[in-house]
Amino acid sequence: MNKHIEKLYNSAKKPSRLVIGLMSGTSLDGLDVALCKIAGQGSDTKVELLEFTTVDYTQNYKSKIKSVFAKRQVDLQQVTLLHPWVGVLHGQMVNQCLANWGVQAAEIDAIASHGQTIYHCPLRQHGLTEFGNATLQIGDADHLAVTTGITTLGDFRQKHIAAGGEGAPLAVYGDYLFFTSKQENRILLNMGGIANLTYLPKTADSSAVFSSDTGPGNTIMDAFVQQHFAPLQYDKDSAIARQGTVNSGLLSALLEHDFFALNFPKTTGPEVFNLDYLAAAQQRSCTHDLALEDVLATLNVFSATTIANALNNAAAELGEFSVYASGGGIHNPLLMEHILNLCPRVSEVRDTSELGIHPDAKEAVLFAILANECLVGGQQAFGNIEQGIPNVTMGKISFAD
Ligand SMILES: Nc1ncnc2c1ncn2[C@@H]1O[C@H](COP(=O)(O)OP(=O)(O)OP(=O)(O)O)[C@@H](O)[C@H]1O
Ligand SMILES: CC(=O)N[C@H]1[C@@H]2OC[C@@H](O2)[C@@H](O)[C@@H]1O[C@H](C)C(=O)O
Repeated sequence: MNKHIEKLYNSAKKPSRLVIGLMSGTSLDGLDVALCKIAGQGSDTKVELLEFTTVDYTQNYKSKIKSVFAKRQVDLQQVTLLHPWVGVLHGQMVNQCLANWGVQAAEIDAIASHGQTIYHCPLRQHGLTEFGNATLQIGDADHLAVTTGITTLGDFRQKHIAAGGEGAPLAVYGDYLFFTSKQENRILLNMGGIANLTYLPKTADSSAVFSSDTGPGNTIMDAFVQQHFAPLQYDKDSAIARQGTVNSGLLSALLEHDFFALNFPKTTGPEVFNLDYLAAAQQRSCTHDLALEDVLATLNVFSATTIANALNNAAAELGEFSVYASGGGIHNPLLMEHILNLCPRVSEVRDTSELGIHPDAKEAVLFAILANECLVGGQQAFGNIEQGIPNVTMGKISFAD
């Protein structure tokens, strides 16, 4: 037997495993690194978050990724160069984290790497019927494995698409396994660059679970701040948006996209919701001369409205539920205020720390859970293809040598 297969086999038989989850989202702020101790599998999964950190990206890293990020036209050589380069850099970041934590690479059973999405295009978005749903993540897992000496699972989204999904949201799998409660119906809301939600009924009936992107979270706000308020990267504590006034004409134009009228499940990205989208909405609403603060105030309420509409739509079909939020959007107080004001049925938005997972770590932990399922799980079926949730094992395995 190949020594790597034997090691994985032994890992899978252990009562618990150490798995490092890596998430690099659409905000391009940094690499989220979550060291998880995971016991069991399926609905018996128990996760202990031993360490968590976000390794900030350098300006050099951000500008190189931005040169190919969410763009129709790119330099293909640059994409080819970045694929291994990102894998090596993410590996070096893991090595640095392990050194800081005093943990040896040999103690880690596996790394679960999301990679960096550079383009996401479901069929509904590209409209080319000869092709299907598609998404592309770079940051090659072989390079990560060789750099760290740790078996790495990567490229999780392709199996989801191959089996009929849109490649996202994948959070639903980990949400279902880890956050389902017998006491209450739950909505897990993640507000990163793009926002998404997962509904978890207390019956744990997988046919009633659904998950969907809702539209922009921070992505357009971040892009606008980076363009007009550099070197700021985002509107810290909503300081700029609070100085502005919401423009109802621009808000209506922003809300016009067909994406918002579609039923769940649906996915999107900064390929759609970006500064060009804002410019087109300003053009249509004759608001190109609006003060920058007013634009940001409007973008803030735009994200909040689309998130609130999704929550309200979900709520219309459901009884009582509690909302647990995660992602950088929870740190944007104005966004949170707007969401609460726009959702009469939601009196409180808690964060996932109340369920034992730090809200900034949640997505990285979810990928660690997906890797655990690939190694140990698959014993209980979970999925509902009608809801865009194929019942599949995700993650490709890269050995270190
Ligand atoms: N103090 C703060 N005030 C306002 N916004 C904040 C604050 N802290 C974080 N954010 C927002 O959160 C963003 C980062 O969110 P997060 O790390 O969840 O994104 P991501 O993981 O890239 O997203 P995705 O879920 O789309 O992959 C920042 O770019 C910023 O917009
Ligand atoms: C293609 C892609 O990278 N999508 C991300 C993005 O960021 C949030 C939202 O859009 C979500 O659909 C997804 O990430 C999370 C982790 C998911 O798949 O659940």
